[in-house]
Formats: sequence, C-alpha cells, structure tokens
Amino acid sequence: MASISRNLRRSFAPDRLRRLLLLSQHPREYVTAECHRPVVLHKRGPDILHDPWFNRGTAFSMTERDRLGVRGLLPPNVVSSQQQIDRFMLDLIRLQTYARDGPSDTYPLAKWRILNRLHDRNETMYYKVLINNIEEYAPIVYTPTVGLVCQNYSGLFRRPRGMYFSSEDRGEMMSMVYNWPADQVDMIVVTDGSRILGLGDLGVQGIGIAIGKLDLYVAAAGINPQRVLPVMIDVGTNNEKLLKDPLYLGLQEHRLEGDEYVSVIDEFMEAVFTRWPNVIVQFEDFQSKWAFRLLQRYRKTYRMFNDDVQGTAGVAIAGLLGAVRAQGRPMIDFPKQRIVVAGAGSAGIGVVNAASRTMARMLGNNDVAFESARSQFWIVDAHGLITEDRADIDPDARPFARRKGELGHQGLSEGASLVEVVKKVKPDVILGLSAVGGLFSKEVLEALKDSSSSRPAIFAMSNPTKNAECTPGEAFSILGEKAIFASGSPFHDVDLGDGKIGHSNQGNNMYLFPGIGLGTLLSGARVISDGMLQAAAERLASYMKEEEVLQGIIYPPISRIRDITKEVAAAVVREAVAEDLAEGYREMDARELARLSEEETIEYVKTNMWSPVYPTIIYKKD
Ligand SMILES: NC(=O)C1=CN([C@@H]2O[C@H](COP(=O)(O)OP(=O)(O)OC[C@H]3O[C@@H](n4cnc5c(N)ncnc54)[C@H](O)[C@@H]3O)[C@@H](O)[C@H]2O)C=CC1
Ligand SMILES: CC(=O)C(=O)O
Ligand SMILES: [Mg+2]
Repeated sequence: MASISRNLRRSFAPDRLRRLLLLSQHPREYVTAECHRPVVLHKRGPDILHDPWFNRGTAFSMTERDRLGVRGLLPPNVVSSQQQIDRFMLDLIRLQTYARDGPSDTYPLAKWRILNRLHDRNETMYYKVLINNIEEYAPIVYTPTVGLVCQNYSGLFRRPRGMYFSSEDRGEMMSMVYNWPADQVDMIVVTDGSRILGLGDLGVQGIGIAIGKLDLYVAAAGINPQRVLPVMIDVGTNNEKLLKDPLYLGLQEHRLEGDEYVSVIDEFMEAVFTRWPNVIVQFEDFQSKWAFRLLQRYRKTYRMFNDDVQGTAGVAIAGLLGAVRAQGRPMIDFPKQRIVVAGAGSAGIGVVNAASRTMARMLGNNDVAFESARSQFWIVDAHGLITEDRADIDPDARPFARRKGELGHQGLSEGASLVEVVKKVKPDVILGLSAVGGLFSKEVLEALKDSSSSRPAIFAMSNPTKNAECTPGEAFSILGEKAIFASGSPFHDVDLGDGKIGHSNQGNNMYLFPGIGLGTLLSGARVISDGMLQAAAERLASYMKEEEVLQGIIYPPISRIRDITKEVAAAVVREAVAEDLAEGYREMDARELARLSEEETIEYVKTNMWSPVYPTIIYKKD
C-alpha cells in the first residue's frame, strides 16, 4: 500500500489523489474515466467471448448480446460483475476445501476441470487424450462425473460451449442460430435439463450432458468436433433450490408447460433445420412426458431420435439377447424370457416397447405374436406392479399393463411390490431404469435365486453410480458366479475367489447413439426408422463372441467403443439403403451406397471418421 501511495503521489495532483485513495477502499467503485472510454472492436460473436480483454461472459447485457452477435452463446441469465466474482470465489473456496482430504468426488471433478481447460485451448489434443485413454476418462466426461458437473455447473462455468435458447428468445431463434460460427453442423445434442441422468431437474445446468454426449460422438464416432453443437433449451426449472440460488445461470421461473412449451421446441427445430438442413438432432434427458410426445411429433419430419427412449432400448435389447446366449441358448429363444422391469419412464417404457417388438418379430410379427411378447413383461413403477386396474394409467404404459385375467393365477394384484413380483414370476431378467439406488435390495436378489433361468440377469441401468439399482458385488455375492450383471455407469469386475471373476458390463446407450448418429449422417437418411435402430441393436448384440458371452461378458469394453461404433454405423447405413431412405453423403450418392458390400460399407464408414491430427494450416488473406 505504501509503495502504491508513493507512486500515486508522484503522478497525481493532491485532490485527485485523495479521491482515488478514497475509492481504493471501495474497490468496486474504483472507476476512472479511462474505464468509460468506448472500445472500438473489429470482431463479433465468439471471437469476443474468446478474447480475455473484452470478454464479459454472463455479464453481457441482452442489448450487448444482440449488438455483438453473442445472443444464444451464453446462458440466458444476465448477471452483474459482482455476481460473477461471487460465483468464482465460491468455486475457488470449494476447491481449496476439497483439494485436501475432501469427499471422494473431488478427484473426478478436479480431473474434469483439467480436461475441460484442455478442451478450451486445444480441441485436437483434448480428443487425442480422450481417445487414447477412453477407459479412464469416459467416466469423467460422461457418466458418472458428468452428473456431478451438471449439479455444480454454475460454479464450474468458465467459457461458454454450445448454444442456449430460452423461452425469452421466442421469435428470435431463426436469427440466433446464425450467431453460431460453424457453417456446417452434423450433430446436435439438445436437452431441456428436465431429467439429467437420474438427478432430476437441473435446469440450464443440464448443458453438461449435451457436451458429454457430444464428446463421445467425437471420440467414438469420429464426428468432426468443429461440426457438433450442444444445445440447452431453457424453459425454466421446477427445481426449487435452483429457483432460489442467486448464482444460478438459467431463467429463474417455473417451467413452461403445454402448447407454450411445444412452441419453443418447434421454433428451435425449425431454426436449426433451416440453417443446417442435414443436421441430426439427438434429444437427451427430457422428462418422460415430453420425451415420447416430442419423438412422435418430429420423427417423421426431421432427422432426429431420442437417445433415452430409442438408444437405451437398443442397448437393452443387445444385452438381453446376450443374456440368452450366455445361457447357452440361441437368440431365437428370446421370446421365452420373463422380464421384470422396474421403472416406467422414457427409458423403461422405451425398452419394453422395443424389446417386445423384437420378440414379436421372432414369433411371426402377427397379432398373436405381439400378444405373446407383451405377456413376457411385468412393469413395476413407484406405485408397484402396473395392471389394468390402475386408475389414471399412463397411456405409454397402458399396452403393457398386466391383464386382469392373468393376475389371479399368478397370485399378483395391482401395485404388487417388486419383491412380490420377482417371487411370483421367477423372471429370467430384472432390469432397472428407476433412478432409485439400491432398489434391487438383498430381498429382491434373494428372490431372484428362484429364477427359472440357469443364468439370471441383473441390469441395474440407472445413472449415475449412486442410482444403480444394485452393485455387481451385491449381485454376485447373492446370486453367485452364474449371474449376468450390467449397469448404466461403470463398476469394476468382482473378484469371486479361486481365480473366478464376476464380470461387470456397462449397459449404457453410449454403445449405440454414436453409431446411430454416424450411420444416419453417412447414409444421408431423411429420417431415422425403427429398422435402422433395430439394425444398430442387432449389430451390437452380435458383436460379442460366443466365448465372451459364455463368460458373462455381454457388452464390449469401452476401449473398443470406436470399433463397435464403426460396425453399428455401417449396419445403420445398410439398413437405410435397404429401406430406400438413404440419399447419400458428399460424393457418395445413394446408388453408389447401394452397390457397397458389407466390408466396403465398413471401410466407407471408417474413412469418414475424424481423427485428432493437426492439419496443415495455410494463411490466406481475405
Ligand atoms: N443405462 C442407460 O443407458 C440409461 C439409463 N437411464 C437411466 O434410467 C433412469 C430413469 O430414466 P427415465 O425413465 O427417463 O426417468 P423417469 O423419471 O421418467 O422414470 C423413472 C421411473 O421409475 C419409477 N420408480 C420410481 N421409484 C420406483 C420404485 N421404488 N420402484 C420401481 N419403480 C420406481 C417411476 O415411477 C418412473 O416410472 C435414470 O436414472 C437414467 O439415468 C436412462 C437412459 C439410458
Ligand atoms: C445414459 C443416459 O442417457 C441417461 O442416463 O440418461
Ligand atoms: Mg440420457
């Protein structure tokens, strides 16, 4: 302070000095005429956000955002510079506290921060690190750590990534999409933040899941990172904690509902498909009531799919077929499996819909086949077994409600508990998409010992880790080495002693969505058909070798994700061609695509996958 004063005394007249020293005790008001002089810039949009001299981040006012072409490139909440500092300080203090002996989640978050900083400064290097160490870092950029990142996003937010459209942007979205710097976008992952993993409504903070999914699009599918766009549609939040949080970056109002909500999503879809007619839009982590409705609304018009409904279904089908093979039975025996599903949301109903269709196809695809397939599923939700007797039954679950006639002889009734259902049904499989950690309790697993299968299968698919319906340790300790186990988030294999291993498979839609997106892109299919999704699931199912499946390994290790994605994408391309949906991609037109053999299709996919290599850069004057 003394030296500051000396220097100041040398350069200022006494009255001015007195004023400045007075102001320095109130640093927030330390404002000189120099600060008010306007700055003339020869740049706009993201160039300003990436310039540390002029970037103001979330403190840019709405008029400035419009004037400078950055509207939509920042979370919608405009904050003061003091709020920005408060947010930063809070985060810094958290880190200081946890960097010592904090809770076990500290290190994954610290790793995420380091990776995120690399992502911001060197995309090529970031993806090289991610691809070369996918086993170690997929759980950081994706589930489970991405859940923690979303929960803490307001504190972690540094540089914007992706686009934000809010209900306040109604009428503006068509022009806002032109604020995005890339002329070509291949893949958008969009969320409204209403159900992030099994963590509920995280509002604007859900952007983290769109970023994480797109990281896998680049790492697994080789989509060029310059052509991906994470999107957050902020229509408010019903999370009371976020509504009161002064540091929250999203709109602090309750979610839009009904037609108003749909009109926002409609406007977004129209805007992105107008600017990028060939883009593919993946809907992610929308609460179930909107997931199904939006899928039905758009799937015949736009190149889109819902990952939680359709991607999860395909991964589950592949795993269920693997569980049949693990019993030493042919896949065609699938329609005989008795399957209890816990969870009747977008994921659970999506699985039952698609798995029953697969069974029905195997049985001849007629009404009798569909009826027989339906009767293999028992769905239990928060209110117990779903039957025809339920009042206010969810229309999406209605086709799978147990019929009155079936209940008597099974000794079950409306609302029966999961344990009761497992005891009476003696299922081959229990599959959890409930977001309830520990739901497959000791009692449930004990009841599964009476399963009619020689190798009962447990799919604890809810995310993140703490929401898994059970751990592999719990499953193997009760059901023994013959059990088949898969979970949504990664677990380690279990050492069962005597050199025996209980394999912990990761049953996650990450094994399908990158291949579905890539296959759609490279086929140029106008829409994403059920057949294309089925082809993707079947390719994943057949990917595992007989000897692996017999050991209980029903999904590939994540280290093989780039290879499996290439195979899935090729299967999607071939199905799009077979269904006459393919329009070709770049120089490969539909006719040439149709002439490719299976091997040539795989080669075609492989050569179109981006790899992280520094390109030669040439300077050209405008
Ligand atoms: N492994 C994977 O690839 C995927 C996993 N998921 C996970 O699935 C979970 C559910 O997702 P959504 O279906 O979209 O959520 P949701 O919230 O729409 O559905 C949850 C369902 O679980 C039911 N439920 C709640 N408590 C229950 C209980 N005690 N017993 C039985 N059922 C109960 C609810 O009634 C509801 O039907 C999430 O944790 C999500 O992370 C979702 C997509 C993919
Ligand atoms: C994996 C995934 O999409 C989910 O848990 O929602
Ligand atoms: Mg999801």
